[in-house]
Amino acid sequence: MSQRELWERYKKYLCVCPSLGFSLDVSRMKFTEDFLEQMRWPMEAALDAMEALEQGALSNPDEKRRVGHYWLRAPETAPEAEIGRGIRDTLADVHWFAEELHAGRIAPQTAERFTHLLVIGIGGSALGPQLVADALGTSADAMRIFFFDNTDPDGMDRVLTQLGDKLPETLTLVISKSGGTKETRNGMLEAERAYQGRKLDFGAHAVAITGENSELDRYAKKNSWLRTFPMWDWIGGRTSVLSAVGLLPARLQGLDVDGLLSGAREMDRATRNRDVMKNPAAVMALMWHHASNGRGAKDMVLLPYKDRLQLFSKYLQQLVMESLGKELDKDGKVVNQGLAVYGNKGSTDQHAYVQQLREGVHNFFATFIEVLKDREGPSMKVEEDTTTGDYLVGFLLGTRRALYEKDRESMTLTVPDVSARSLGALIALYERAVGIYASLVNINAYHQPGVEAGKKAAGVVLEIQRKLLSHLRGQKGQAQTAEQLAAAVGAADEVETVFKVLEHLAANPDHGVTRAEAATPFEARFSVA
Ligand SMILES: O=P(O)(O)OC[C@H]1O[C@](O)(CO)[C@@H](O)[C@@H]1O
Repeated sequence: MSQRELWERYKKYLCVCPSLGFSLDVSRMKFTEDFLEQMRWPMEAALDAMEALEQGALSNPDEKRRVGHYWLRAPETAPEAEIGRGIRDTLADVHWFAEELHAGRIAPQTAERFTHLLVIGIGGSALGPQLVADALGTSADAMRIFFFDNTDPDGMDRVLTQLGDKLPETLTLVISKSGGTKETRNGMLEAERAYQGRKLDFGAHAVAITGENSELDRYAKKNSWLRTFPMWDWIGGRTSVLSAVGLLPARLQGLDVDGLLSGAREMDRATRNRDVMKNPAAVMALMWHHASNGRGAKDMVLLPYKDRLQLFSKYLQQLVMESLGKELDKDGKVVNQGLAVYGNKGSTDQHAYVQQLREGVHNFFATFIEVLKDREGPSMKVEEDTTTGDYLVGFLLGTRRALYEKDRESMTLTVPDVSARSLGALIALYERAVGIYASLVNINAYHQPGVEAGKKAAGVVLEIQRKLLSHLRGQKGQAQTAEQLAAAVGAADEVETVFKVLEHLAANPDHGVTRAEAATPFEARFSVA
């Protein structure tokens, strides 16, 4: 298509939300009118399903749960008054708690004010807060924010070192919907020990966000933590950023949580539009379907041309892949659905993997995110009549054109700035696009049965480790090979696991396991002195 024809296609299909200064351009996606016609009734059904979801249907049938993240920014739409009240009260509590804390009326044990924030969580209980903090944070924030989002001991040491002397002024926020996630529990215990190491009462510096009566909830109450905020059953982790999970850390940081909510609310309004080509979430879901043949045949590459949106692709990776990556459809048929998401930021990626995008394996479609506002205030000229921001736009448009020339499809989202309102709108847009797409391909977007398998298997590994240690301690000084040890603990078939566990044990000082080298790694002998 010539540049002139593309301009006409751009004008024909541009989907705009004037109140948000937002637009979605799908002119470089090569769908046809026939495709739109073919998708008309499936889309009608998907929008019906979304309406039912918002009205409180059990849209997560496997877990028999309602799906309520849209109510968070419009509590009046919640199906029961009590739910709406809970949302409003929690938001008021978030504001109150942050004000008290900022004013020093809620103060740490030995310092005047809380100045730092350590958030402990994983998956949906970390990614949203991380995205918001990175996208909107500035050096003038009310509190500096840090994260434990893994059970990596060195990762936690790194963060604790950065906190250094500020630990007595640090509020720790432990976030877990289930309240039983091991990575988060481990992070909490490590943080607790760090406070104790400074003779500080952890509870006086800790707040939980969790489901009622979860393990974490009980632990927080038993140890007199400062507060607990609710995480409701009808909110999924990956759509929890506009609940207390994302709002509390953001508000503590001093960010505009009302702006986040209003942007999401406005986008929700736009994405309820039954006029499909004017509904950006519906258009986006259609484009995913078109590009990936409704089967995840192509990956989604996200290219936000803004450093502040760098974590957006990481955030969307969970939102999209945990929602859409499913073995079975709603009728129990094996479909192995999904959409792989990756990306970082432009123009940096131009110097990394864009080479492959243009010339290599043709297995993706791109989403460019354009941000109109360059920075606060004016920019210097790096060349005649050209700023650094002009270059950024130039690279976006240039890369988009270069991909198009090679038949690579792309769509472009444009937002006015990276404000709380724009970020709230982007989050809401993708939440609904995921829900609509899931309906189009007949899967449940709101459960995650696949992640349990890995957790269970990890439990088996740790059980084998406990048996090995108990055996080695009972046979002090006797060095044995992995095969001998596997047989001794009744795990002969699990010898590879035994070998891997022994290698790790011997590499660390914690359990007193040593390794005597042999001719091959597999003949190495392990013992406890
Ligand atoms: O908030 P929780 O219950 O600790 O769960 C954390 C994450 O773990 C998952 O359940 C996957 O294991 C995600 O869906 C969730 O966001």
